[in-house]
Amino acid sequence: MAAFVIQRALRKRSFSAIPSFPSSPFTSISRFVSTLVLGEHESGIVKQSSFSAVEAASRSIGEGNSISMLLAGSGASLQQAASHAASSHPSISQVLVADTDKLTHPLAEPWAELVHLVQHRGGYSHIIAASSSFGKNVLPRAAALLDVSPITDVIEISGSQLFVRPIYAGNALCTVRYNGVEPCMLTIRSTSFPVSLNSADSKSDAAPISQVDLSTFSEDSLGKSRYLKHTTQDTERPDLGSARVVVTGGRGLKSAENFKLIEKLAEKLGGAVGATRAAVDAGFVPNELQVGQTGKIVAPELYIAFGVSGAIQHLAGMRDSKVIVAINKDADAPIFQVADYGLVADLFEAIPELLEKLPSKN
Ligand SMILES: Cc1cc2nc3c(=O)[nH]c(=O)nc-3n(C[C@H](O)[C@H](O)[C@H](O)COP(=O)(O)OP(=O)(O)OC[C@H]3O[C@@H](n4cnc5c(N)ncnc54)[C@H](O)[C@@H]3O)c2cc1C
Repeated sequence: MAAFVIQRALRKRSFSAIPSFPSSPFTSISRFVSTLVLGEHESGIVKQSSFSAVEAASRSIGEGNSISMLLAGSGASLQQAASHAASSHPSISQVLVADTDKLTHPLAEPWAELVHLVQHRGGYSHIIAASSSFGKNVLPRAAALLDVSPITDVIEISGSQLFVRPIYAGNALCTVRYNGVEPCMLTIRSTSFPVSLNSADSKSDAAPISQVDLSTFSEDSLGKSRYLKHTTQDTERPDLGSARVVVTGGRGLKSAENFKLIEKLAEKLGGAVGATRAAVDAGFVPNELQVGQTGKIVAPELYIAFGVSGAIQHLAGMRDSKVIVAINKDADAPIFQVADYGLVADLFEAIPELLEKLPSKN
């Protein structure tokens, strides 16, 4: 194997936080009083990213304030998800369940109507969703119905009105003050609000589960979208967004066939597979594996990038990984500037050698 070039680059970005704002006469929210978290679930399990939204709220609310999780769908899997939510995160004080065939599939239009309806009844001070495809689809529509401006991709919350979010593909951080009326609506990056398994698993008293009255939820709420089908990856690999190890391949892999090397290595490490947009555009892998500004945001414990140049748009999706390892045959590739460990090598030699030397998973 070629020689190691070890680089420990400073990955810290420059903060341009705004230390103090003049107080605004329009400010109407003084604290997190009651928060509604939009919950996503699959096969009766609430997604970890929704618990991250709860975590974001719980770090900011004061004693005596409440967090309700809203779940929608139909049938047994919804009821299972409701029980999961009620007995998991200690900060959830109530689970609201909207059980109807109209919401069996998480389409954005009826969901936005649902949020509108629930907000009118509950008068929440804040509404939070994870910055997932679902959250990014639903929250802005619901915000439009409620006539407020949402704040997206929040990575830090300082009180009830100050929010930090990345701009310019993550090269700068912007502190935003919300001066609008209630509710303040946010999407949060789940990688910035990790939920420890212990806190998500330990709850002695389950939160109460209440049904949402849907008598005024009309056929018109369905909007123009229609559910066609749901395809899931037929793989036992962990989810890219929450995996502890991510092995990513770029254009340097050269073909879909060669990309199988990345899959084999990910399998051996028990990790998820990621890809650059160039690899996705070249048809090596489907676009749900894309990491970056226009793909998934990941922050695993270990991120290994093969044949990835390190374009700014790619870094925007992975630079917060705890340890970054880059393998590239070009010693000047920008990825080495963010890498903790770099190897200047031909990936077609490095991966087979790694596969041979790494012990098997079992
Ligand atoms: C609006 C916008 C949004 C974008 N969003 C994203 C995004 O979300 N995610 C994303 O990834 N990109 C995104 N891009 C694209 C981005 O700008 C880059 O084009 C892309 O990330 C490059 O992918 P790459 O590193 O695989 O390819 P390249 O830049 O072509 O790099 C390939 C690398 O492989 C190395 N290599 C080649 N052969 C070998 C070998 N045998 N062994 C070792 N190394 C080898 C080369 O030295 C090179 O560094 C976006 C662009 C725009 C304009």
